[in-house]
Amino acid sequence: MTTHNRQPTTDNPQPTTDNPQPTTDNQVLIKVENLSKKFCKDLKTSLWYGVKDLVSGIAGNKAERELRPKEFWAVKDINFELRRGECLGLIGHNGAGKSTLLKILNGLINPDAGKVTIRGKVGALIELGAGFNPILSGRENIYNNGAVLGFTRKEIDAKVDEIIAFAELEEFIDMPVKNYSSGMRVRLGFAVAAQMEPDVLIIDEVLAVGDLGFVLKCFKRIDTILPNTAIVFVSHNMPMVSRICNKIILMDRGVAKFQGDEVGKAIDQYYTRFSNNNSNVVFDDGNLELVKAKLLGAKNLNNIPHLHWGDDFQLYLKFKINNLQIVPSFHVLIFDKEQRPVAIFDSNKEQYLLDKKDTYIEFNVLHHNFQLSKGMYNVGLNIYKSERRDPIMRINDLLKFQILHDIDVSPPFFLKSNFKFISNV
Ligand SMILES: Nc1ncnc2c1ncn2[C@@H]1O[C@H](COP(=O)(O)OP(=O)(O)OP(=O)(O)O)[C@@H](O)[C@H]1O
Repeated sequence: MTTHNRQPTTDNPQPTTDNPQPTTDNQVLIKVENLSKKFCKDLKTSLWYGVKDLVSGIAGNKAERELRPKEFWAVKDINFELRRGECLGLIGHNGAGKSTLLKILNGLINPDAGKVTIRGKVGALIELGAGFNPILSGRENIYNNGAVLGFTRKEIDAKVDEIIAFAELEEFIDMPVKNYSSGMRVRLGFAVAAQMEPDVLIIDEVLAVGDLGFVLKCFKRIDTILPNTAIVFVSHNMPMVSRICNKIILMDRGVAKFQGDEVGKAIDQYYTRFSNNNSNVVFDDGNLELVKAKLLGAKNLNNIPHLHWGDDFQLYLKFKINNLQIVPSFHVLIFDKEQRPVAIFDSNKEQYLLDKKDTYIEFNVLHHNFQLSKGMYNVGLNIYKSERRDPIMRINDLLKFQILHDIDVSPPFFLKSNFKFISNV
């Protein structure tokens, strides 16, 4: 955990001062201009470039903006500004450059080009255990980190009990941090970073290590401090991102592929990257054969059926019967982009006898005025001999479909409802 008021520039990417300045309310607290950082894929070559740069007096290859063999941009031309009350979500696939960008913001690594200006006190929770001295106790580490954040001993004294209580580490606070579990370290790290009320808070994926109770507590705390803080939040947890972020950057191989305040749109693009079109038969006892599955009334775009919000959902299913005497029990499930089930359609409980001559059965699953919010969904199918017993077939990703709507929202349902003004008493 570090704090600094740094202004690394293209010419001299170094922190300029360690004294946090008082900030005004509407001031930009984080300003990032054309920030770039490159790495080398091969350690030997990287060391060789380092020696060459040192000899020529050009630390970090500043004169050469081009990549040398085996180098790549981990972060390329990133620009943004953040004020108090704004929370920027940094999302993207593994290796997209999110943590590298955070580490530059926190002064852990220097950029190769560009400028970062941060005003005020910076609290950061970046790498698990980073900033802690493992041989010191939790309490001693609170004082160390508080001092690094720019607080006086008196100010830390006033906060220390709150921090320990928030981290729920009363029993273990005098134990060396090296004996803490990973969850305990995150608790302590977040408690120090957030309870000291920093102007800027930088949080990496580490929160994922905490148990659900603590994560919920952290988000409650973030809600409390957000009006007075600028937050940068890296996560792969899109529901969390959509809950707390009001600005977003979708990173892809170091560059900002999407940037702005349309958080839902960025999340949609993020999910699109991971969608595949392969249906997956998990179980099949051979009694039935799926012949056709089709969304009726849907328009096909890029091989994906599209429905508009509020359309009827009509799924047509046709099976060939190999060996069944009664119509089985069908369960159609709809999953959202996070693979959370959002709806289930169960077939009727009545059991119809099958005429031996029947070689095919067809079904229509119909739901009027389907109000799923915009985005991609997939359909799964479970078939049992009777009410959820004796499985016959289970298919994941039977088909995908996309709901179209003008408004991006993250909850799965966007319901049409009447807000009626009652009175102003
Ligand atoms: N010290 C380093 N030396 C060389 N390459 C590095 C170094 N640190 C990071 N990289 C590379 O930079 C790229 C971006 O890594 P980074 O950790 O920023 O990704 P990320 O978006 O945070 O990924 P994840 O979601 O997996 O945490 C990756 O290709 C990674 O291998």
